[in-house]
Amino acid sequence: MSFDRKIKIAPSILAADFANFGAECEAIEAQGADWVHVDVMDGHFVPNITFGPATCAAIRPHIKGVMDVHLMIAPVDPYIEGFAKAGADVITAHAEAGPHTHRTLQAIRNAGVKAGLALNPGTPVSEVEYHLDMVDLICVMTVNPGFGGQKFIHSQIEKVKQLRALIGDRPIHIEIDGGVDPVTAPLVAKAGADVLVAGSAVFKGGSVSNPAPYGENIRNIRAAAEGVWA
Ligand SMILES: O=C(CO)[C@H](O)[C@H](O)COP(=O)(O)O
Ligand SMILES: [Fe+2]
Repeated sequence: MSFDRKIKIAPSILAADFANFGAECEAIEAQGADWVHVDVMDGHFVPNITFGPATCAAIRPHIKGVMDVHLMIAPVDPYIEGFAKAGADVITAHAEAGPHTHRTLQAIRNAGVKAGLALNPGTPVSEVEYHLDMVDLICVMTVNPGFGGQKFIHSQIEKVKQLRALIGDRPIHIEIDGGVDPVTAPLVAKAGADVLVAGSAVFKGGSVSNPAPYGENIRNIRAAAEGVWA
């Protein structure tokens, strides 16, 4: 997985057909997705439950590119190896999931996986200041984690700007997660984000048997984000 700052669209399969993950992953990649974003929720750290490492391992053969695993679980450390073995390319843990964030990031990298750190909307940028040498990606949550289809929280744009300034030239991705669509994508791209997670806005109007809307939705989000630099 090489580093670049081009806009990457990462559809969240939280908005896919849960009975058909394999085919959904193949469909979104065929329609132009750069990464596949996989939301793991435990009903404890967040008020919703999705799935675990076995499901990630099952969908892995259906993803050619990057499998981006977003862990909304606490504790997180006991499960890192399982998600690494399931084939994750990126594992993102939450700064709010426990007191030993540095240890968690070490464990992710020791498992041979790129390390991500997610910040809830109420968590300040200073939380990542002493982790910059330990992270490959910082995920700014632009909704409260737990559910797809929520409204984008605009106060997070300023956080992205602060992060961009803090990161400087370091090879760290800034990922945005929650409420990304063609209207909000340019706002975060302009502020300095490069990975845009989008669930509802990618999957709306399409299905495995009618995947063309996925492609149109992905192209619209990408064009809106890239248009900022035109
Ligand atoms: O982590 C998440 C929620 O906790 C999801 O990745 C996110 O909500 C994507 O869904 P949408 O684009 O519909 O907001
Ligand atoms: Fe997510």
